[in-house]
Amino acid sequence: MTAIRYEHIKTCKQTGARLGIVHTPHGSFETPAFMPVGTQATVKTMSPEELKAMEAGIILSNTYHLWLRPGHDIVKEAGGLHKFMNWDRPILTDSGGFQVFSLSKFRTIEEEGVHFRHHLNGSKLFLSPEKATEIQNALGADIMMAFDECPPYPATYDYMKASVERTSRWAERCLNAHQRPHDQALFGIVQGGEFEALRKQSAKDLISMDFPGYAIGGLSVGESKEVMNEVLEFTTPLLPEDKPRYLMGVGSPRSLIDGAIRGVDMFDCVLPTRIARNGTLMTSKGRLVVRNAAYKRDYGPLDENCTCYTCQNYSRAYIHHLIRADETFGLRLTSYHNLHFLLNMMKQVREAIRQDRLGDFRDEFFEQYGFNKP
Ligand SMILES: CNc1nc2c(CC[C@H]3O[C@@H](OC)[C@H](O)[C@@H]3OC)c3nc(N)[nH]c(=O)c3cc2[nH]1
Ligand SMILES: [Zn+2]
Repeated sequence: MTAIRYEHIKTCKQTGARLGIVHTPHGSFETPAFMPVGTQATVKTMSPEELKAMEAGIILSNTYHLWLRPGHDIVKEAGGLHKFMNWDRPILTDSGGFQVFSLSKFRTIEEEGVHFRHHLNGSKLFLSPEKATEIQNALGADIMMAFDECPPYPATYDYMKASVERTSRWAERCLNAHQRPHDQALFGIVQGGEFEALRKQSAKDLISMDFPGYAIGGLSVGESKEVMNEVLEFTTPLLPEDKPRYLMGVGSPRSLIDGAIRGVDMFDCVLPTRIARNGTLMTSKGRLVVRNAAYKRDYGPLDENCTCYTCQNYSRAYIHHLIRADETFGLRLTSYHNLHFLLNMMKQVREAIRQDRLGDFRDEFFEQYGFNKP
């Protein structure tokens, strides 16, 4: 019995996007879903109560970072990640593969695993499918990811083919090493870059191992929006309809909507909290940089169409002041708004699917957000 189950509710007649529910041991969440990222066991500056108030259904944490600090053994001794961070809803952890390739230098990839340097103190480290699985079993997230190589972009066909074949062998090793302490669900990660034949090979290999869910990896690594959409168009149909599909590291409002239209169920991205920390806000009229002098005497809300705690209680002038004064409360207010904005946008996406009009919603949203401006 796998720990998670995907319940398909309906498919949008206008676009092919799907409305669903993912059931996990720590509760269920509706899809398409945006998953706030809490890399170091916290969604930066937000409390679990605030995340619940904005209806976050599932959050992420990161294996690579928690392994290095505080150590997965400490999280396990503390009762696991849910207890440690006081979050009793679903959690997903990545396998750490991406951080090895994006954060550390001097790495060498071998069949056994990856040798690399600690990105802070330069000490020698080694991650393998078995090690990444052991760490995630200790953390205890409801959904864990197979250890994969997220290849550099762009990559040659030959490099990508060898990488896909190794990632498939690594996926098998993760399955064999998975102790299922709380019957955690292990997702396979489809690779293959922009090569359709390799995406097909990767999907075929992983589907033969019968994972309870599948991620689409190797995207949001510098490719254009057009390439991402093209890869999604020939990759999501390869995946089983009765399993969740997770597009890793995505993303912006546009990418979430375009991904949902192409059959993706789950998304994660650090963008909303990362840009919030330098005072950039996502609003219904496009981006707003609240630290700009223009807002010094602007006493209205960040976004007059927003119902969030920040927009109900504080003005642009006040938040402008806090950000300029480097006050931590300013980061909390901007993070709260951006997370609420994306979570609320996904609620509107799910409603548009219910009404078979996600294509119309896309056009309206892009117009209002200013995406159609030349
Ligand atoms: C940003 N673009 C992007 N991120 C990506 C991540 C990290 C997400 C993870 O990294 C942290 O955010 C950077 C989050 O903690 C997230 O956790 C799941 C990926 N992870 C794996 N294992 N394989 C991939 O192919 C992959 C591709 C990505 N593209
Ligand atoms: Zn708001």
